[in-house]
Amino acid sequence: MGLTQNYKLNVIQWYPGHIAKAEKKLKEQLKVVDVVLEVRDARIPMSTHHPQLFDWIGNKSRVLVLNRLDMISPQVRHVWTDWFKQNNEVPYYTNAKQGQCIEALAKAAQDAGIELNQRRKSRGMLPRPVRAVVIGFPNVGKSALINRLLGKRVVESAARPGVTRSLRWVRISDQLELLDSPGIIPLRLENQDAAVKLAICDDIGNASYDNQLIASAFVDTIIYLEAVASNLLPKNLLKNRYNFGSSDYTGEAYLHALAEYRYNGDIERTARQLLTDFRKGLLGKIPLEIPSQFANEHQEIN
Ligand SMILES: Nc1nc2c(ncn2[C@@H]2O[C@H](COP(=O)(O)OP(=O)(O)OP(=O)(O)O)[C@@H](O)[C@H]2O)c(=O)[nH]1
Repeated sequence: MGLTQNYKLNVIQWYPGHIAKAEKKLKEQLKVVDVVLEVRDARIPMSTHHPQLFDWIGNKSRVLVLNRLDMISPQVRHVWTDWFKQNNEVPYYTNAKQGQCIEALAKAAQDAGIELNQRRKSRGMLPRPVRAVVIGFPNVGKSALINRLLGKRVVESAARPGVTRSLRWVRISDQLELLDSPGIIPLRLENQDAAVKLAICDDIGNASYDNQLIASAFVDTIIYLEAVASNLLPKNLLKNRYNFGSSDYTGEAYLHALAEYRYNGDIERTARQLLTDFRKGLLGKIPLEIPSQFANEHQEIN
């Protein structure tokens, strides 16, 4: 389990119509797919796992990708790698924006399909390219990753969730074909802690939440992580950016106080600024989830 904090927030729900259609088509396409590349956001690897994914993919090969490598520190990468190892998983970290660690992923996808062609050969059939599908929540970087795998921009990638609206096959090489799919998300976001993190990370549409609540929750998360896992966070990250520290504040109180201090009392503007600065990485490399056993205190708040 990742280290989490319970938010006392009202319900965040987001399920645009195109996602329902895409989910249906995706399930159909899965029948002809050999390998699933599950892409998650490295800042929130637990919250960007779709709870039904394992049911859908059955015993097909799966390659786990934690994208946005540039947004977590090497130390956080290390603790997640150890955690996944304990759970018999090997995560592939990528930075789809800059194109880092892409070859290793392409090889892993291809290797996962080697067995497929061995089976075909034993039945006297000709080898064919491995068919892989890229699955993940909206905005985690699926299209950017495919573009990197291809070495050129063919599928639209944009800084807002919900851009890819249909499924399309792309030939990466003679050995590998990829299916890009729109982000999928559970019909109901039962886990509201996860929903808040998705909102903070811009992984769900912004019409579904209140910026001020989400910015307050973001500051609460930082305060909380600073208390239990300060070794995994940049030091004084709020003070460094805004010249205004968060000691003795709750997230909401900090938002209001920062608005007074820097933004003429404009709380909405302050909330947007905090969220934008985090999303652009201007506050430093901040994980919003870490495995509980790596925190200073071995406690899970739930
Ligand atoms: N910093 C950083 N940004 C990334 C990375 N990968 C993708 N992005 C950016 O994240 C945004 C979303 O990327 P997309 O590739 O469109 O995401 P997607 O998962 O296809 O999104 P949907 O089409 O909504 O499902 C774009 O602005 C990308 O440039 C990464 O590794 N690091």
